[in-house]
Amino acid sequence: MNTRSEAPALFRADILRGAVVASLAKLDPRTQLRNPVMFAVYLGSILTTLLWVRSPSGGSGESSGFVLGVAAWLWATVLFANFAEAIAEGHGKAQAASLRKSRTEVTARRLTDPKTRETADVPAADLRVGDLVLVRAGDVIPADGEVVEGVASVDESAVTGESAPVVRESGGDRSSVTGGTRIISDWLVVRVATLPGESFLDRMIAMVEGARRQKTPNEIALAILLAALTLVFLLVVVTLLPFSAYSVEVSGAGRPVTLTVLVALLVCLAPTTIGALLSAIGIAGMNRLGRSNVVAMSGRAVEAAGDVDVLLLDKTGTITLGNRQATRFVPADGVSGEDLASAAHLASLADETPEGRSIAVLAKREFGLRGRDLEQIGPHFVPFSAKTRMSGVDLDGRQIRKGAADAVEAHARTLGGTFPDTVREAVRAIAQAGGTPLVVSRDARVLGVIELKDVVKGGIKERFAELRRMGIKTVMITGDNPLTAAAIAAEAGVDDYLAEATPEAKLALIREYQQGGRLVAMTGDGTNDAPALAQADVAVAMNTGTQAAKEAGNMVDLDSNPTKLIEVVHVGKQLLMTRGALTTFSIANDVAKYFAILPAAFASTYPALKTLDVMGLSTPANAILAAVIFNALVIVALVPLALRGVRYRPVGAAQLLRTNLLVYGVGGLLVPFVGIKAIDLLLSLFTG
Ligand SMILES: Nc1ncnc2c1ncn2[C@@H]1O[C@H](COP(=O)(O)OP(=O)(O)OP(=O)(O)O)[C@@H](O)[C@H]1O
Ligand SMILES: [K+]
Ligand SMILES: [Mg+2]
Repeated sequence: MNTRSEAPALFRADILRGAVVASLAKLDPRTQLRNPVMFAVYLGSILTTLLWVRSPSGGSGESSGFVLGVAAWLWATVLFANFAEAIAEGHGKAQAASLRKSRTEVTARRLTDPKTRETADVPAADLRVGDLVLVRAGDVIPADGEVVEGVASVDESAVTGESAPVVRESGGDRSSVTGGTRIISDWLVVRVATLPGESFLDRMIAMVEGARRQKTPNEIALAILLAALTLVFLLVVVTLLPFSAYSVEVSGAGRPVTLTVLVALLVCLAPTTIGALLSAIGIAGMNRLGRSNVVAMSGRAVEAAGDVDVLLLDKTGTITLGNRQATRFVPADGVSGEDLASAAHLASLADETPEGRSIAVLAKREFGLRGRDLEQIGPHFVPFSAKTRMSGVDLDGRQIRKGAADAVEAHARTLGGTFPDTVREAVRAIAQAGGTPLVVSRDARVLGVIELKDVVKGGIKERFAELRRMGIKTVMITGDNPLTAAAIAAEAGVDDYLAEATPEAKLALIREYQQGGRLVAMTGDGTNDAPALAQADVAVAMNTGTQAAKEAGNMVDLDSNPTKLIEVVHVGKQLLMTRGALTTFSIANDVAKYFAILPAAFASTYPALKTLDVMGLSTPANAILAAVIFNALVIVALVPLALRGVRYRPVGAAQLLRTNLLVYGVGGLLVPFVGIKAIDLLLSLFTG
């Protein structure tokens, strides 16, 4: 069961209480200065308060109740904006608190002598990068690291909320462990990869708490635009003052506009709705992502996710389950099964990958072959690399290799050998069925094929279909041969694939898409995926993956689900759409307020403006106050939308834009007329 994916109630009592306190703390001018639009309102609140204090009885012909009313509602506007941000942060803090519970003080068994396995107990805080620690069943893993020895099942529920244990082992792509998780069986030797305080869990906590949140480029651009708009309105409003005084002098009629009215005018015209909610929208996006068990290391990545159009996935372990098991030996003509198995076994003795281990297991099961005493012969092991796509051993002057068919064929040919047709046929048959064929050779002679079986993850085809509906192309990239790739691609339902891909080829493919103006997302888990992950715009590393992959990505999926990108894209699109919708609403809203406030402010000076007063508001003072109150209340009314996000459906971008413009643009124009009129009616009840 996934404990953290459920959306918490939007307004939990404890979060609300915390947010109220935080709203007051955020009145600190240094905090206010970070948001220029709201800073203008903040200054307006101070100014009108001073005006009221200096002359409560109304020096300029205004009633003191009016000045006080404007001042009070301007303060409310500032507090509502603070509250919106605080409540979004509160949700993040609640997530962080549940993570923090899993961070306990542990004692680590540091290996003082890796040969004899001697250990010394040290506090986890004293561990350094590169230290080797021994962790046994029941122990909490003291730090993030890479498994260098052993296989164990690990309970990662502290981090993932997922109670089913996962296997962690040295070698392959499941070799990284997270500090704070617990080993439930067997043991591991772990090489420490991060300093205390900088662990994955620490970074996750900082991220969801918002401590490391930085404004994204889009957010900064929008904030600058909003600040510029506010400045323009400020200039307009400031020039109105001498203007109004001059007209009164010339015509001898009416009263010059007051400072209080000008401040109210500025606040109503400025894009305060979006200004107040902008930061909450961003934080809420990160929180939503956290609830789908994805930790984003930057807000920028979340935003980019909203615009992704290509998704690259690696095959093994991402689209397939990834523990490729050797299931069969297929010897070449004139080679005995035992001879093939024996060579394959030798070539796998030092191969710590899951593939290598499974070959040793199969050889033992089928032919009773066991670990051999090779020390006196002095073997030279050739480890597997994604570049050579082979591994093996040089032993007794003989070269034994196993690996991808084309790689072993090229290797055998350089030694003067040939590639038997029967082997070619076996390779083809295994690949066509979606398996991975590994060809075995001894010197120039090709001995046969090992079949590795892998299983496509359940339900993946439907998920790729959904990505297609969202307009995202899925491309599988794999080091495996084209036939296997084609078989798995068809079974999984990806749009395209790239086979025999080296790490450089993966990187080149991403660059190619990016040069074509596409935003590329990539999910991966292997060390050989790291360069590609670093290059991708949105890079989701599997939590089960290697440390290198997690460092290179800008998001980590705690559930290690390669199709999690669907949720990530949802959240990203929702974030962009919510921001767009509320900006549209905010600006449309402000336009409507002209009609309420301009006639009221200037009708006595410019009677022609009276024609703008379509609402028939009770008195000029009430009209202005109603506009200010409406302006403040609209922020509170939109907090739930800012936190929850507007609804996203997988339809074309153009249609979405049209619908949103209609709903939030036209809605934004109409709502103030109703709202301001209603507030004015209420006010006129009190003022008689
Ligand atoms: N331990 C190994 N020893 C020898 N050859 C191997 C070993 N593991 C894999 N291979 C061969 O090398 C190829 C490339 O491996 P690599 O890990 O780069 O890609 P992959 O796991 O097949 O695909 P993906 O990129 O989707 O993970 C494999 O398809 C296989 O033929
Ligand atoms: K406004
Ligand atoms: Mg791989």
